[in-house]
Amino acid sequence: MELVKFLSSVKQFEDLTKEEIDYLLQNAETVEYKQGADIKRHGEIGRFLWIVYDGKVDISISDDDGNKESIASLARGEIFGEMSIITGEPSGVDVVAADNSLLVRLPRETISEIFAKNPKSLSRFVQMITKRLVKRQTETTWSASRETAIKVNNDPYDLEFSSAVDPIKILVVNCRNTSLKYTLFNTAYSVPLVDGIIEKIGSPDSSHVIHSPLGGMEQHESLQDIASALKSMITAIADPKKGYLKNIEEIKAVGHRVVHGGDRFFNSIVVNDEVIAGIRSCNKMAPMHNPYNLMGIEVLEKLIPSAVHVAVFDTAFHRNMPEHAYRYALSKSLNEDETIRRYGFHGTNHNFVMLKAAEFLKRRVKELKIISCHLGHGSSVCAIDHGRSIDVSMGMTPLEGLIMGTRSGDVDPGLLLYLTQIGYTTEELNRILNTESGLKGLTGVSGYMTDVLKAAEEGNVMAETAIRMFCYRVKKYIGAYTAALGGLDVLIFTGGIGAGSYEIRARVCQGFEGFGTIIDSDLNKMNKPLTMQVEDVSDEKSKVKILVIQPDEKKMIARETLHAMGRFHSSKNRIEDYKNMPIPVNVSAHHVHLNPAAFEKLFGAGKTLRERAPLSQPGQFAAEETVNLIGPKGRVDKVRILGPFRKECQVEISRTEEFKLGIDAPVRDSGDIEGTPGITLEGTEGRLLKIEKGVICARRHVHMSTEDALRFGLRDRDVVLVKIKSSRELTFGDVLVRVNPEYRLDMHIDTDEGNAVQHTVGMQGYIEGIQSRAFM
Ligand SMILES: Nc1ncnc2c1ncn2[C@@H]1O[C@H](COP(=O)(O)OP(=O)(O)O)[C@@H](O)[C@H]1O
Ligand SMILES: CC(=O)OP(=O)(O)O
Ligand SMILES: [Mg+2]
Repeated sequence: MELVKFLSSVKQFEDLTKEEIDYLLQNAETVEYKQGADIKRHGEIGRFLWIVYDGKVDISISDDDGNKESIASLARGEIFGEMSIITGEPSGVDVVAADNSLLVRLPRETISEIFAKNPKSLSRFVQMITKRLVKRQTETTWSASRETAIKVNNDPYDLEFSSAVDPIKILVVNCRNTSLKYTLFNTAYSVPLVDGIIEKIGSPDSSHVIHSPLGGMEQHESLQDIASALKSMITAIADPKKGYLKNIEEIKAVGHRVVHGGDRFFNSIVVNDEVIAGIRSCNKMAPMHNPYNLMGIEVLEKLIPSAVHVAVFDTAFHRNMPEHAYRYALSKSLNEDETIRRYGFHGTNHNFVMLKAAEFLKRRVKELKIISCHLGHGSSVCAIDHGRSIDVSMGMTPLEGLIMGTRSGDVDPGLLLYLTQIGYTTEELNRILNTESGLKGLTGVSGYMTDVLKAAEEGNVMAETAIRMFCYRVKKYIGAYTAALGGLDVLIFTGGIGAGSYEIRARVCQGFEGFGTIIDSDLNKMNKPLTMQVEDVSDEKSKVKILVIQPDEKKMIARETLHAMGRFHSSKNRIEDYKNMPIPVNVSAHHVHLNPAAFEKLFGAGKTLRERAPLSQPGQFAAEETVNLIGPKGRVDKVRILGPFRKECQVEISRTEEFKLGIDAPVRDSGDIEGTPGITLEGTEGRLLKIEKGVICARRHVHMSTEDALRFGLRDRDVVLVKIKSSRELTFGDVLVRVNPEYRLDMHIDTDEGNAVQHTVGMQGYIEGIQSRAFM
C-alpha cells in the first residue's frame, strides 16, 4: 500500500491511472543497498528505470585514468537509468549508494508498455529525458565517458548473459541424423551446468558422453532413433541424484540449432506452427541437417512442453548479404524464384567470433573488417564488414566452398551434368558429394583432420595432398574476401581445425606476409586452446590481427534464445498497437554532406551553404548548391547538398547510381564511412575535389523522436521489419531505428527501394516486429 502511494507521488507518474500504477507495482522490485555499494557501473548495459525510495544515491562520471567526478545526487522520488530505456547503450556513469538506500526498479518493458497507453505521462517523461539528453550531448566529459563505456564493460555484447535479470535455465540442442549435442545453461553462470554428446544413433554401439563440472561419465546404450536419444538426454539432465534440475519444468527455454532458414527467417524466433512449416520448406536445401533439426524441435516440444522453444538459424547472420554476393548467374526464370540464391551457414559461430574478437580487441564491431575461417567438420569462410556478413563461402546448401570432412566444396557444376549423363542418380550424387568426398574422399582414410594429419606424418602422400588442397582453398577465399572487403583488420581461425591445428593455420597464412598479415610462429604453436577462448597469434609487425577463437555455438544459441524471448515478450503485448501506428515513408534521394573546408574548395573561399528548403528532420535543410559526382565510369549531375555542415564528407547514392558511376559502395549506417570508396566532386567553375572515402548506400532507417520510440517500445539501434502498404505490398527487413529528441517520425528508403514498392506521396509503413539490435 505504501509503495502504491509512493509510486503515485513520483512526478513522472502523476498522470497514471490506478490500474497503471498497479501494473507498475506488479513488475516493480525493491532492492536494498548499503552505503557505498555499487548500484550500476560505468559500462554496464541498463535494463531498468530506478527510483530512489529511501536514502541517497550519487551519480558520477570517470575519465580514462579512473578519476571520478560527481555530477548529481538523487533523493527520494528521483529517477535514474532512463537513458538505457531509450538508447540501450552501456551506462556512461557510476551510481553508488551514498547512504543506506532502498530503491525501486522497473523493467524497461514495463515502462514502455505503460507509456504506450498513457500519452500524458509519456510527454512528462520525455520532457525530463530531453533535458538530460541535451545536457549530456553538449558536455564533452560526458561524451568521452560514453565512448569509454564500451571498453570498461566486460560483457559489451551480452556473451555472458548480462541481460538476463533473473537467471533462467536454457537447454541448447543440435540434433542431427546420427548425433545429438546438448548443453544446459544457467544464465547466472558462464560455464554450462552439463553438456553431452550422443553419437552413432541408430547403431548398436551408440555412446552417450556427459560432462559437467562435477565430472564426466560415459554410458553405452543402444539408441535406435533420435527420439530415444532425446529421451536419454532428458534422463541424464533431469537425474535427481545429479541435481542439475529438480524437474524438467525448470527449463524455461530450449534453443534449437536449425541450419537452414531459407528466405523466411531473418533471425532467431519463438517456434509456432508457422515456423515449423517454414523450417520444413527448407529441408531439401540442407538434407543432412534440417530434417533432423526439425525432428528435435517436434520431439522436444512434447517432452518439455512448459518451455519456450526457439529456432536459431545458421543462415540468419548472412541474411543481409548484398545481391551481388547472394545471386547465382542463372536463367531468368530460375532467378525469378527468390528462394534460389546463396544463403550461407555457420552464421551463429561467425557472429559469435566476430563479437568475441571485438570484445577482445576492445574495439567496436562497427569499426572492423573481419574474415572468419570456421574450419570444422563443415567449413566456411565469412567476410564481415562493420558487423555485417557481406559474403560467405557456403551457398544455397552447405556444399559450396571449402573442402570439408566429407563434402567436396566447390566443383564445376558441369561435373554434375557429366556424372548424370553417365548414369549417376540424384541419390548417388547426394551421397557422394555430401558424405564420401572432401578429406575422406581424397585420402580414402578418414574425414577427420586429426587422422589426415597423422596419416601425412606417417608418409601418406594422398593425405599430404589433401592438406595442401584444404589450405590452398582457404587461402584463395581469404585473398578474395580481402579484396571484397577492401582491406582487412582481423583474421579469425575457429572451429575444431581452425582453433585446433597450428599447422593448418601456419600453412594458410603463408604468402600473406606481403599483405601485412603475419603470423607469429611461436605464439601460433604455443596456443593453449583449452585455457583461453581468444589468443592473439599475430606477429608484432602484422597489420592484421590474427586471432584464434574457440567456437562456442552453444553459448551463442543460448544468448540468441534469450534475446528471441525478450523480443517475443516485448512485442507480444505491443504488436497490435504497432500495427495501427503508421509511419510516413519517404524516398531519400541521392545527396551529399560536406564539411566547410570541402565546400570552400568546391565553391570558392569564404563561400557557405545557402538554405533552399527545410527537410522533414528539424534543423536540416536542402541547400541551393549542388555538386556533380564523377566516378571511374560515369557521372551523376546536380546532386543536392544537405545542410548543415558535418565533420566528414559523405555521398549517399542508390545501387543504380553506383553502377552509373562505376563504384561499388557498401550498405552502411549514415556516418559509418571508414573503408568506403572515394569519389571526385565537381563544384562551380570546374572546381574539383577528390575525397578518399565517404560513398555509401545508406541503410534504410526510421527516424523517431524519443516520444515515438517509447510509444513503439523501441530503442535507438533496434532493427525492425516494416510492412509498406501499397499496390505492391512489401516488407522490408533490416530497417534501423534511430532515436533522437529532435527527430520526426519518418522512414527513409532509397530510390531503388522506392521503385520496388512503387512509392507514392503519403505512403505509410507499419512495424511488423523487432528483428535484432544493431551493434555499437
Ligand atoms: N587439434 C586438432 N588438430 C587438427 N584437427 C582437429 C583438432 N581437433 C579437432 N580437429 C578436427 O576438427 C574437425 C571437427 O571440427 P568441429 O568444429 O569440432 O566439428 P563440427 O563441425 O561437427 O562442429 C574434425 O575434422 C577433427 O578431426
Ligand atoms: C551447415 C554446416 O555445415 O554445419 P556443420 O558444420 O555442423 O555440418
Ligand atoms: Mg544523409
